[in-house]
Formats: sequence, C-alpha cells, structure tokens
Amino acid sequence: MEDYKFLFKVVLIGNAGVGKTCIVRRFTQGLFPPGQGATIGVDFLIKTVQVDGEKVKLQIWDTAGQERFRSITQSYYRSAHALILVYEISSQSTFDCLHMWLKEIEQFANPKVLRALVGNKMDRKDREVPNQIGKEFAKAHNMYFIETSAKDSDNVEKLFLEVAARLTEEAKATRGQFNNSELIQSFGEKKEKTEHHCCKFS
Ligand SMILES: Nc1nc2c(ncn2[C@@H]2O[C@H](COP(=O)(O)OP(=O)(O)OP(=O)(O)O)[C@@H](O)[C@H]2O)c(=O)[nH]1
Repeated sequence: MEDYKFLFKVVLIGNAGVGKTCIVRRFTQGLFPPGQGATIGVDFLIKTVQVDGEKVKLQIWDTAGQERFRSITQSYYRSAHALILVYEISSQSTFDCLHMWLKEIEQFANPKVLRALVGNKMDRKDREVPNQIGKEFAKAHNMYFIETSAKDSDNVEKLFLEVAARLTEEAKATRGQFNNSELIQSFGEKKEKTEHHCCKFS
C-alpha cells in the first residue's frame, strides 16, 4: 500500500482561458508553461502534500473550459471531493458565468463536495472584477475564496494546501479511521441528470 493517509480528487472547472491548466502546472511542477494550448477533455496530475504531519495525496483533474467538451468534463464532477471553480479577475464575462457553473455543480456533483472559488490572474493590471465582489459571491454560495496568480506563483500553493486541509479535517470528522478506497467510494455516488444546462460562452 502506498505511503499516504488520504487520497482526494480535486477537479478544476471554469471558462476556457481563465488559467486552470497554468494553476495546476504551477502547483504540481512549479512552472508557468509558455504557449499553453487549450485543454482537450481532461488531464490529471498528482501531488502529495503534508497536512498536520500526514501525507495527503491530491489527484488534480484539469478540465477543458470549452463548451464542446462539457459532456466529458461533467462526468468527472461526480467523484470529486473538491471542485475548484476558476474565473479571471480581468474578465467580467468569466465571472458572469459563475452562476452557470454553480448550476452544473448542483446538477452533476456530490452534494457534499467542497467548493472553492478562485479569481486567477491577480497579477494583471486590467482588473474587471474587484476582490470584494469575488469574496461576497463566494460567501453567498458557501465557498472558500482566494485570488491567485499562476504566473507569479501567488497563492497557488496556499489554495491547494487549504483545500487539502479542509478535506482532511472533514474526512476525519465524518469517518474517523478509514482507508482510502472507502473515502473515494463515499463521495462517488451517482447523481441523476435531470436537466441539461448549456452556456455558449467559451
Ligand atoms: N497574466 C496571467 N496570465 C495567465 C495566468 N494563468 C494563465 N494565464 C494565461 O492565460 C491563458 C490561458 O491559460 P490556461 O491555463 O491554458 O487556461 P485554461 O483555463 O486551462 O483553458 P482551457 O484549457 O481552454 O479550459 C494562457 O495564455 C496563460 O499564459 C496568470 O496567473 N496570469
């Protein structure tokens, strides 16, 4: 058996071009990839972090923001322990689509999923979404909020460490001692699709 205490599946979602892939690459590989192309479908990377002296393995799924991949990416929501919803602070339109993304979460994710809201590209000077607006939106929807810059490496590590810490705390509180496969199964229940939401924004 591998040497880690918990394994969590973390899925990044949000409009095309907001920086999901760059956030994941910054965190897992410590780099800001030049000329990053659009994600096709989904991609995943793994990183192990320490939470209170215990090893926690994060399986991080980077989904494509483009509408044409939506049916593929939606299928990854179900077994997610955490969903990181990303918008771009320099693009009001990506923020305006958050309601659509929340509907997707409601429809396809496990109700127990931990949700985080991330305003990426905080290094940019052409801000369109004030920090306070992002914060209030997150508060209203019971989400953890942080602004990041994958480019400058600001808050990226903090984001994933916070998610790992919250998931670990929740797992310990709800299940006590259990093994990793049990944990995954507990979040992997299938939720029936009842309605199709479509947003042609990307
Ligand atoms: N200034 C700045 N640019 C960024 C940042 N993060 C990503 N970018 C740029 O934004 C563009 C899109 O980044 P991606 O990481 O490919 O975006 P994505 O959300 O994964 O896009 P899809 O795969 O199409 O869903 C690229 O040109 C990146 O260089 C950031 O923190 N600051």
